[in-house]
Amino acid sequence: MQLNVETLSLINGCQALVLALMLWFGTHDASRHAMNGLRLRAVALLLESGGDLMLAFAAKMSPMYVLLLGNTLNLSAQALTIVALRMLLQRSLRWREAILLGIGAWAGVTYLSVVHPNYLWRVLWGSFFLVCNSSLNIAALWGGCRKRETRAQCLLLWTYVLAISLLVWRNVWLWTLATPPQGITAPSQVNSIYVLLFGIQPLLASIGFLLLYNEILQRGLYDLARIDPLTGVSNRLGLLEASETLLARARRKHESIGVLLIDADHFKSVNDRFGHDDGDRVLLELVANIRRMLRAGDMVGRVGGEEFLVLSPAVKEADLLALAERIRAAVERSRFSISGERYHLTVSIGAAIADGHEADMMAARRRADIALYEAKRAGRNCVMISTH
Ligand SMILES: Nc1nc2c(ncn2[C@@H]2O[C@H](COP(=O)(O)OP(=O)(O)OP(=O)(O)O)[C@@H](O)[C@H]2O)c(=O)[nH]1
Repeated sequence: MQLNVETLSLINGCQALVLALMLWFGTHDASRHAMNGLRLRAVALLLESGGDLMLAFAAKMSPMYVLLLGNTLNLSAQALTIVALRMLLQRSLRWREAILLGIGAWAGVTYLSVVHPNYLWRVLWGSFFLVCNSSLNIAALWGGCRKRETRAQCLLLWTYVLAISLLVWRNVWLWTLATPPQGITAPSQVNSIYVLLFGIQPLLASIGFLLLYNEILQRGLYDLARIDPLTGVSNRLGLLEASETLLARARRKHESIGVLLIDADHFKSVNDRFGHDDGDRVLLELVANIRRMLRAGDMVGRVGGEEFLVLSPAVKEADLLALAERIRAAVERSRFSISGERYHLTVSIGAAIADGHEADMMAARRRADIALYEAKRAGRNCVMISTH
């Protein structure tokens, strides 16, 4: 069956137009960077659609006009896609590289059409720059693709690998033909197959972009459910899930987990004296102090108003006490700056050890709670460990 390049281009152009409208109108303001990335991709599809439609009606226009304007539209679409993808992935945008690639491709293609016309070299030149575009996208996706939690990045990466394969295949075919076609609209099998397959790429890439957008929104919801909005540390649910993971590992490795319950002393007086907003700022500084003292692998979460829980895997009692003492002393040393005044905050800490045999962290948490109560009764600003 002989496929006609003009008809295929008309289908591709309409498809890109519909995809552009879907991406633009189907997104809402849930995550600004993700939405901007998707909308920029929609603009790229619109330009791509313009390039395809020009090719579809090439017979009715001046060939030079089709070549120069069509390439401008397609190369601008490629450049915008590079930036749109990086916007979604929250990477540096690389506008400069994207624009330089577009200009390089356009200048070469124009030279090889106007000054020194040579179709095969023109295709080779354009393909080289398209391979560079796709490689930039692959580089942006590479790291994420190796993480298990994002399949969308893998799917997109494979779309660009296929695009590169198609470009290589087209050039090899053209260069090995005895009488290669002298333009993309010239009737030939290589042109038809190339236009057909290249037209599928925007569809696959747009599905990848949408999946990525979906993953970003899901990740946002996941974090929202597990992260305390004021302090940025885990909330109760985040702590519960982390403690289950830590306990399973402790069981496998026959290790124990240290639990610290840290409570700010007389925090009510901070609020009463300076107001709730300044009280919030003190809580942020307190968390920063705790975090600075933790080892890699330790985690901190907020269990209540001014109460924080630290989980420290693979520690013995002496190490846990040393960690608690470091945190207590660091907070005592800090001068919390509130409304221009220096405030002296202290914390009381209850410590307990959970071994891998415990069904969950609740018992250790209760022991740490009792130790914390004893620390408060002993006059505050001290560490107590549960002996049970
Ligand atoms: N600014 C601010 N205050 C909070 C927040 N959550 C709880 N609090 C305050 O923390 C204070 C806790 O008071 P108490 O439970 O009486 O404890 P305390 O004053 O720290 O006294 P001790 O724990 O006995 O040393 C209350 O005033 C709460 O309003 C918060 O998110 N921001």
